Amino acid sequence: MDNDDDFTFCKVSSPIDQDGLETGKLVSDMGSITLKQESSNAISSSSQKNSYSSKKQASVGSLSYSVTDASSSNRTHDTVSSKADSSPQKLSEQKKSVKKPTSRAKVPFEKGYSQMDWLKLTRTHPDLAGLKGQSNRRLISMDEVRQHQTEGQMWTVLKGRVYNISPYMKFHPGGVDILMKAVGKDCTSLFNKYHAWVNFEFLLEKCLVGTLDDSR
Ligand code: HEM
Repeated sequence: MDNDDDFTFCKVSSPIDQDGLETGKLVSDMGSITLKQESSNAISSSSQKNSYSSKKQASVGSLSYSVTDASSSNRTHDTVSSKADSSPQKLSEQKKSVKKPTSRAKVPFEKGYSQMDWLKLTRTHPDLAGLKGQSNRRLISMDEVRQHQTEGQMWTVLKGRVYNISPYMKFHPGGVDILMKAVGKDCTSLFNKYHAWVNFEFLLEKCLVGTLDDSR
């Protein structure tokens, strides 16, 4: 231990310090003191206590140290923790009060029925709408929409447009059963209720049969 660099190391790791405390005990004490330091050992002004100071002074026996709270910078952004007590009991109460998001009702797709598969089909199928040469620019009455509820011809109205959603059924991420509710009806409000953000114009482009004639 004649090396200068080792001197500090020797002092710190000495088994007994000036107060007669064992270093091993000191180390374990420091853990508990870190938790208690706000009420007992921390030297902080009352204003610091209220404003989550990031650095605090404390001492154990003859050792003095500063406690740096790395999470304090985030606390100002976190409205829950900035107001709340950080005791374990309060923390568990906070966890209980955080609402779980409602589970999503997405249905796992069958092999060959992913959104990518749908896009491929729309690019390759010659007549997804089942128009058989008819124009998709004609006006269609609600009565006519109601009449198309059979396999291969399942019509629905979405934002003023009439689509044959029969080929899309098995590709619908929400499942076939729920999409059946749209058949023969105007499904605009249901569609908006579940996913107003979905780009149906793009997805159902090739399923367009016509425009709803709402004058009749
Ligand atoms: C007719 C045109 C429709 C199209 C093109 C369509 C398309 C889609 C798409 C792309 C998704 C996935 C959304 C996402 O991942 O964020 C989806 C999910 C879903 N759709 Fe539809 N949908 C249609 C109609 C409907 C209707 C009428 C209903 C209800 C009656 C419905 C109920 C659902 C549900 C429950 C989901 C799962 C919700 C979720 O992801 O949390 N969809 N649909």
